[in-house]
Order: sequence, then structure tokens, then C-alpha cells
Amino acid sequence: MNKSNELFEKAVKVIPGGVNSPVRAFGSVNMNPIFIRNAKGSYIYDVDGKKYIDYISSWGPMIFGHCDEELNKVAINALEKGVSYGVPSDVEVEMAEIITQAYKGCEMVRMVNSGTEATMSAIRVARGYTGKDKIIKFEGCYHGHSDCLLVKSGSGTLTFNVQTSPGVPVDTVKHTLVCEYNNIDSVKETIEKNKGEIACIIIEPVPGNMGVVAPNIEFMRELRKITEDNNIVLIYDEVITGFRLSYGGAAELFDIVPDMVCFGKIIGGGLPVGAYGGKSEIMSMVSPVGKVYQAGTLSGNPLAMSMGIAVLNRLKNNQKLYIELENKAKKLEEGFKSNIELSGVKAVVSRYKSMLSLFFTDREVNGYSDVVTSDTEKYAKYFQSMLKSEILLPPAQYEVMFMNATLSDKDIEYTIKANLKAFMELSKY
Ligand SMILES: Cc1ncc(COP(=O)(O)O)c(C=O)c1O
Ligand SMILES: N[C@H](C=O)CCC(=O)O
Repeated sequence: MNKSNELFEKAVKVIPGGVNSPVRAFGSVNMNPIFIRNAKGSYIYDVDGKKYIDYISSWGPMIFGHCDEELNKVAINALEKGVSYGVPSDVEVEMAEIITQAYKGCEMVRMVNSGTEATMSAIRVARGYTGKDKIIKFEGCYHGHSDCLLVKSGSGTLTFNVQTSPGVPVDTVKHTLVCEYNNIDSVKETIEKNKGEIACIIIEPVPGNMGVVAPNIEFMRELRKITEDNNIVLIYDEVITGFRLSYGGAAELFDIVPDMVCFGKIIGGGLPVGAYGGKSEIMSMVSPVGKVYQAGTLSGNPLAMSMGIAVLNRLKNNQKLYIELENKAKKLEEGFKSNIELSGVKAVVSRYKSMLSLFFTDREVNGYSDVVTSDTEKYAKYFQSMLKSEILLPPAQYEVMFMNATLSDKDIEYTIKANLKAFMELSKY
């Protein structure tokens, strides 16, 4: 038995499913997880010494690759100043200034410890601000695991078929209404049926948690207009897309300003972090200025702030990097598409900027109803074949392949070759 399996045997006895987040269990790709020993640049190494090209990138934060020397120095320097204070520090102010300058409409920001906390808190603030209870989310969009958002959700909930989780009281989710992404009529109907009762609409501006679905810009514009017309707070959940698609997030690409925004992942440089922000008028509802309570022992942690600041400073005005990340994804897309033709495998590549997913379906991917036609058993076989070729993809269909700055042309060319090999094997089934 290899070391990963040995660790997994021990892990399942003391951790539910052997993992600290469900998708990591590799359950939907029909195998046991690999356990990681270390990572460097675009590569990740398991405890058995196998090396993989890493397309998980810790689910987004590692935009400069693993173990970047400059960022490591920042972490060590911060560590030497103390791990956590529980009273305000200079780096919290610096971080807030960076985020508010980077993101249009985000005039004030509050730091939290995860994307889940960010979206949960943003919803509470939007409800407090509007005095209304109902919220709208979109089927297949995932906003973390807070109760009111675990409804027809994405990511692991979709993978493991627990989109509406047991343990969440029906009373808690009775205010959560669900619409269809990229379908403005579904939003109009829901608003009409619940006139004057909807506090906010939360959306992944570019969904990554049902795999990638490219946004219809007209849908995004209409969503902005309809929320303005109906006094509904529009919340962009940019936990994945923030500082990844562009420095100003998806909002900058769309040239749309939401009322509130949520961040996570990249802004902590790989350390646990989240943030929510928006117009001053809305954020002034937050305690201690306003009465909407939200707090956190480790919020604004100096280590996470220092790492995040260093990452954001390197991303600022770095248009070259954003173009390079997109070019890497584009190159993979072209290679995969050509392999689809060569192998005759029924698959489509869905890409938006540097976000990329592969679905085993022949339907064009425009929304949730398309992604769920993907053959997830085929994805499992595909994943296993790629892993044998030393490429680590997300171990579930409804996720994103994340690009990082250290992925080389050689890595990408090798990935395309491995992809053809995997497709050729799949074409026999
Ligand atoms: C769009 C989005 N929102 C929220 C979350 C929740 O973030 P976290 O896992 O840090 O709680 C995630 C990822 O998990 C996400 O992808
Ligand atoms: N899709 C999730 C984040 O974007 C995957 C991370 C997790 O839940 O473990």
C-alpha cells in the first residue's frame, strides 16, 4: 500500500471522509485521495514522491504558483512580528485601502476569515439595510456553506447530490429563492411574484462552481438594472473571480458596479481569509457603526493581511500577467478542442478568460441545465487517466481548472498531449 492510502486509512477514522472539505475526498472520481507533501511553482508532490502539474492551485489563491520566494519572505517577516493581536494593526488599514481602490463601488470593506463568512455577512448586512428578508441566488452557484445559501448550490453540494443540505431548517431557507443563471426572465418573474420583499441578489458573476459558465453580458446588465429599479442590493460573489480575472474583478470586465462584493482566496495569498464590502451607506450598517452584528477573533489576521497585500501589490497594474493567464487557458482550450475532434469524444470546453472547465456533453454550455448533462462517470475516468500522466485536475466535474503564473509552455504542451491520450482511451468506451 502506498503512503497516501496509508494516510487515508488513518484519516477516515478521525476526520469525516478523511478530509477537511468534501471535494478533496476524490469520491466522485472513484478513487482515494492523494496526500500532499509539498509544492513548488506549478508542481505539487504527494507523500509517495510523485510529481504532478497542479491545476487546483488551492482552488484559486496560488495565482503566483506555490512557494513563491518573495511571498515566503513576506510571510516570514510577518511571522516575526507576531501571529495575531486581537486589536487593530496597520496592515488591516493597508489591505482595506488596496481593496477599496481596486474595486469600483467598494467604498468600505470588512475582513473575515473565509469566503463563507464573507457571503453570509454580506447577506445579513443587505437584509439589515433593506429591512427585507428574501434573497435570490442562482442554481449551481456556490457561495460557501452558510445555512441560507445551501440551496440548489454548486461545487461539492452538486457533486455529492446534497444541493439542499440536511441540517438546514426549512424555516431558514424559506426566504431563499432560486433563479436560473443567464436567464433574466426567471429573475423578472421571481421579483414580480415577491414584489417589495427581496433584500438582495447574490451571484457568482462568472460561475465556477458548476464548472465554468460564460456570462451573457446582456443578462448581467439587465440584472443590474432590475435590482436598481426594485431597491434590491446586488451582491457579486467574487471569491473566485476577484483579482483573478482582472485586478478589478469580473465587475471591471463587465463595466458594472454592484452594491456589494465578496472576496476570498487570492486576497489572502493562500492563508485563510475573506472580505465583504460595498457602498459606504450599506457598510455603515455594520457594527460598531450600525446595528448589524458581525465579528471575528482572527479577522484581519496580520499574517494573512501581509501575504494578501504582497500578492495584490504584485497584481496591480500587471496587465501582462492577466493576459498571460488567459493565454495559458486559451492554449489549453485550443489543444483540448483539437483533441476532441481527433478522438471523437463527446466533450465541450467552457472557458471565460483564465477560467476553464471540460464537460462530457454535446450541449453548448450556457447554464445549469447544460452542465448537468455532462457524463460525470466519464469525467472520473478522464481524471484518473490525467492523474496517471501526472496531472492534477480538480477531482470533481463541477469545478474550475485554475491557471497560475508559473505554468510553463512545456507544462501546457504536456497537458495537451496527456489530454489526447486520455481522450483516446475514453473513445473506446
Ligand atoms: C464563489 C465562492 N463563494 C464562496 C466560497 C466559499 O469560500 P470558502 O471556501 O473560503 O468558505 C467559494 C469557495 O469555496 C466560492 O467559490
Ligand atoms: N469549489 C470550491 C471553491 O471554490 C472548492 C473548495 C472546497 O470547497 O473545498
